[in-house]
Amino acid sequence: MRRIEIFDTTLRDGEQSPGVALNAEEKLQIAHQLGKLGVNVLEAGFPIASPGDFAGVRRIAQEVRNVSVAALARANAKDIECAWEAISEGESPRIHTFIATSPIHMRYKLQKSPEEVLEQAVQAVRLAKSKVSDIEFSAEDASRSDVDFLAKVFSGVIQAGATVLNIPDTVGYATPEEYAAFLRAIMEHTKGIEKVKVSVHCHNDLGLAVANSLAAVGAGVHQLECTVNGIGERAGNAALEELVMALHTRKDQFKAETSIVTSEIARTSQLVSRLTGMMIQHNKAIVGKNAFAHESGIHQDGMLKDRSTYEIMSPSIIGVDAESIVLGKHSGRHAVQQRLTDLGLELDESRFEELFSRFKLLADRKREVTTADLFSLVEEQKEKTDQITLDYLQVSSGTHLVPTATVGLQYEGQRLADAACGDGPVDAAFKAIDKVLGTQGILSHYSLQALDGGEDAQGEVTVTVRFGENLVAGRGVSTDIIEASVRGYLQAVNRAFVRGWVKICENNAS
Ligand SMILES: CC(=O)SCCNC(=O)CCNC(=O)[C@H](O)C(C)(C)COP(=O)(O)OP(=O)(O)OC[C@H]1O[C@@H](n2cnc3c(N)ncnc32)[C@H](O)[C@@H]1OP(=O)(O)O
Ligand SMILES: CC(C)C(=O)C(=O)O
Ligand SMILES: [Mg+2]
Repeated sequence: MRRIEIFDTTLRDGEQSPGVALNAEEKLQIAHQLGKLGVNVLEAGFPIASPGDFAGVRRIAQEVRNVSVAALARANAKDIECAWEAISEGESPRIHTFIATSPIHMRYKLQKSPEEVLEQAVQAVRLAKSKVSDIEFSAEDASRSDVDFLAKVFSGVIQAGATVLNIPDTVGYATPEEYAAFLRAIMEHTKGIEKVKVSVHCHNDLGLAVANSLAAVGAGVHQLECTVNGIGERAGNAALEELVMALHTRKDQFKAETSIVTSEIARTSQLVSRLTGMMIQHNKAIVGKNAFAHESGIHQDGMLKDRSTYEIMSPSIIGVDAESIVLGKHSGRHAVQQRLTDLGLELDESRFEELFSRFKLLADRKREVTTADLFSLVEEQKEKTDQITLDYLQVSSGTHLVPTATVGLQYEGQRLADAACGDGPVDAAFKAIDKVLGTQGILSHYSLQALDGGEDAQGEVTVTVRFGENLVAGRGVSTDIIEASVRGYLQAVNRAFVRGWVKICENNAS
């Protein structure tokens, strides 16, 4: 097995994501976590960019141990002096200097001839080498550079003291086979290449950053540059977690390993997302919310029989022990039954069938049926002894409308209905129930809360209603909070009815 080094640039290229600006404290927090994750090199920032970045890089170099801390510098004396000042107290500092080598960049951006660029690269590496031994040189836009010219630049900087040569696909233009061939050609033509480490740094403009980096492993490179969650300039960089897990899961193909502590991946990903404010898309490989979630009945059935049917890695390997089976409208009986058993809720066949049909109705109304929802479905079943049940509910309310509700109930096989106005739609619905049944409940307590998190959470209403001298409580749950309120009120009425505290007058039978 070959050992591939992981050079993390979350705090430098990752921070170049539009809209992201980390302060020194936040950078330090991420750097400590990257240390725990086991990255080999941590690029802490670009010290010349701002006093804040300088301070962040300096604190990281001072405080984060057991990892090499790198700082970026353009190929000029001012940047290199500044980078060195920031990392000089590090345990194992690396100056990372760069200059573009493609015809487009040299001509339009740098406005320099290839000879001038070659000279500037060599001078920069020489100056950096006078400060510290570990020097990385990057040829920006390498993948659009001329092979012979690039090999000449690399041969020159190796002679000047570079220890790592980085061959970036700066604009994410390369394709895997072409990139691997390009890297092989560079390695073949660069004098002294056997003395240094070769690195790649791939951008994701065509969604190929990870594929190109893995192709580079095949071509024999030693170091992969990447960022947590794939953040970075434009479409971002190769995602650390995807590279590491691809190498780990397909060792048979790549025959290479990293020093990454995979069980720290999820924690690192969440920290980076929280501090940068860059949300992780749900279907993002490895760290997305859905990466280990199985929603379809056939998949869930397969998973329950043997996880290897649909899972190529265990979520625990990246430090996640989330429930991997998501119950929703595509779930089947096996998965629902299994979750109930896991929750200690054993139902006989007929109760299960009845619950399963209500589960499907609920799943049609919300994306995910959670554990709290399942408990609530089971509880509702216990209340099936209710004599008065909700048939339908219709409410109209708004800023310029008098809130009105029409409620239809079932009682002893009869359908009863009436309408009422109220202070609000809930009040109107409660009054309509009283009108239908001839009861006179006085609401003494009402509370509404989400059953669990998420924008599609069900509303849970608890009420306490006074009927004469007696107080009785009720609870209702629904994705519609007015319906939840009505169900809560009706439960209270049913309880009062069973105890003989109210009498029903069936004036409104239809
Ligand atoms: C591919 C990459 O990700 S490279 C890293 C990109 N990251 C950043 O740029 C983030 C931080 N950058 C900054 O804060 C600023 O751009 C600074 C502080 C670096 C420079 O700011 P300024 O001095 O105002 O220059 P500005 O950014 O406008 O222009 C860049 C200058 O650097 C030159 N330059 C660009 N790359 C290099 C290089 N590798 N080596 C030497 N000079 C370079 C450009 O030709 C231009 O020079 P000019 O002013 O003579 O035309
Ligand atoms: C500075 C270099 C390595 C870079 O970020 C790039 O080329 O994309
Ligand atoms: Mg980059």
